[in-house]
Amino acid sequence: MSATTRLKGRKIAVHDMSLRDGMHPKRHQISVEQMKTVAVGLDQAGVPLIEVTHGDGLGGASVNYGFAAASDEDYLRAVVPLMKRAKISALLLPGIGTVDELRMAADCGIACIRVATHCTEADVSEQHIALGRKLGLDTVGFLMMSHMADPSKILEQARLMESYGANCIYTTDSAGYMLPEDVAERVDALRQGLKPETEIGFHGHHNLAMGVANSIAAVTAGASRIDCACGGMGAGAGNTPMEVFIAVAERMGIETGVDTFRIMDVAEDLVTPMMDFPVRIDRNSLTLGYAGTYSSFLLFAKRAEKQYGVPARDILVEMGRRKTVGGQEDMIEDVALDLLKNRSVAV
Ligand SMILES: C[C@H](O)CC(=O)C(=O)O
Ligand SMILES: [Mn+2]
Repeated sequence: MSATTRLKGRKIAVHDMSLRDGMHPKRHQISVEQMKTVAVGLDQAGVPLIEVTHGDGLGGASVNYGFAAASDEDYLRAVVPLMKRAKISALLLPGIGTVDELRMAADCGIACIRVATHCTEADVSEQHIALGRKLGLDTVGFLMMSHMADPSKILEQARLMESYGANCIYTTDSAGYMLPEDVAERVDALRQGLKPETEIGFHGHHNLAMGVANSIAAVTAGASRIDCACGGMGAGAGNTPMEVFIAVAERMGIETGVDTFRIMDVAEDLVTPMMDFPVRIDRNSLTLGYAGTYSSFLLFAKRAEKQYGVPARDILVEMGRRKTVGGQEDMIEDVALDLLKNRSVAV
């Protein structure tokens, strides 16, 4: 049976990232009004889940990650009441977001909390996942940089999150490094090894232009939630472009409930005009995928290039070589200075 035949009639939920992962290329400066306009457009197009917070999740506003145009609470209180059908989620990275921020977000009316850790550090998520469940939220464990661990390790970590109470587990290609086979192996391991009622999700980055192909591979292997960003607005070369994924899903008979033309219009009329620069595959974002480097490092590396004259691409390659992970943004400056030093020694 061909993949298209096998997927016909399969129901999945897409989760929009343009107002959370899309905060990275916007330096977290999306205004409350822009959040409201885009979220209403997504809701009207039939997107069932929309994420709203600082790019680095609840509590991300800081010197390390950058301050946002408004607080997480202001964004959530503005957007949640406008939704007719869509549910709003928030991301939380333990160590950045606190349980108090999770309670605040629940009080604002989020329906879903996604607790994200590096793919080998699920044990730090216990408190937040347990609280998410206690608050009656759709509680998701989100294993970042999943390319850095093999499928059996991803399953081991996913089982921890499931044991804490997560009802859905994501394998997350934060670097946009994975190829369809890598995604399929991880999703398959989760599908075989987790409880049948636990949902599986996939979050991709489009740095190697694999966002759509990887997401289809994930659905084929059993994922029922797929992250996409309208207009592709996300870190690096962006996330799986929502409107493209929806069009492909429709062609394959995968049921998303999203209106294909309406979502194209949201991308073209609302999200793309908001971009400070085209979110696309260029030599720097391509390097993220090629070197396995965390997509959110892109703008930090570009800033270091401006400051020290060291090419962002060289910095990103070195960050990948050192196997750095999310949260190590402060190392970008050290790497730039090391490269500068090595360059002057060589001259
Ligand atoms: C905090 C990151 O932006 C989370 C994410 O979207 C990823 O790891 O990818
Ligand atoms: Mn991401």
